[in-house]
Amino acid sequence: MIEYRSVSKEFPDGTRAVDDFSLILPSHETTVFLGSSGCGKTTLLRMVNRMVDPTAGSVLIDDEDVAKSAPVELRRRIGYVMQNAGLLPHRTVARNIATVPLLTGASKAEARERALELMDVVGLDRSMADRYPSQLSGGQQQRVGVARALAPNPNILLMDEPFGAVDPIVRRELQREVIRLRERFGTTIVFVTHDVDEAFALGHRVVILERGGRVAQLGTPDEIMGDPANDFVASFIGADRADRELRLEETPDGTLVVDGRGRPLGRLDGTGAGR
Ligand SMILES: Nc1ncnc2c1ncn2[C@@H]1O[C@H](COP(=O)(O)OP(=O)(O)OP(=O)(O)O)[C@@H](O)[C@H]1O
Repeated sequence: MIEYRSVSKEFPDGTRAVDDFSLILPSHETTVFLGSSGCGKTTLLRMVNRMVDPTAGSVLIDDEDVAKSAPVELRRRIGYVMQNAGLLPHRTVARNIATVPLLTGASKAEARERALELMDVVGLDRSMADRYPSQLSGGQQQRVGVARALAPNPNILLMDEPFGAVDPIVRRELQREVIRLRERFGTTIVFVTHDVDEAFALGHRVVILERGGRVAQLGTPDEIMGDPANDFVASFIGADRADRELRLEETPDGTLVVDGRGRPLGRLDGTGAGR
């Protein structure tokens, strides 16, 4: 269980990114922070592994204040996946995944074996183990990022817009992968996104945030969709919905993916996707 207790964050330049935020995130569930740019999602997420320390209040994991743990220790036991994967370019896929096991004393052989197992878990072919990140597609790099985050067997996985840079088809595959992972390992996931569909696809509970980390609504996707708390929530979850609804169209050249307004996004073989 992760608990935010009256947490605020004011940056040195006076920006108040989070203002008196309190919330309990149950174990083994996926909680999604959803909101538009600048509402404090990333700041809240980073407080869990002390990449950001609150200026007031506290964050607790299983009733223990994270301020009592050294940041390095927290970051080794809490998985963190960010946009663009953040891989080390001069290390192979296997070495990237094995980063934490190697730091915490695994032998090279053990770490490599663990990396290969995790490649299976995230759906990457083992033949890619000795490639460098630049030799992978964006979606494959994100899978490596997820595998690396899983390497220490974390109870908690923090995911900060992890699939923001991949095309809609790969994004859906990766979302399905996240659902499989949490079912398999029971991981507590905190997921940040500004994509409404992604939030509703992944979140057991979704927290819709306004500026300053103010909670506009908290609930299951069904609760929020069925009964938006106010006009802000209604317009946020309704905005451009048609843009995001994807469907498949058969054409003489193959299967085309189009959005709700009929605009082509790409082909199912992966060519030309993305906007
Ligand atoms: N190091 C910093 N110094 C000053 N202000 C910051 C710093 N980091 C974030 N902020 C500000 O705090 C607010 C919240 O930022 P945060 O990154 O948490 O938002 P976000 O909801 O994750 O946005 P995005 O979706 O754009 O990443 C913003 O106004 C941002 O400019």
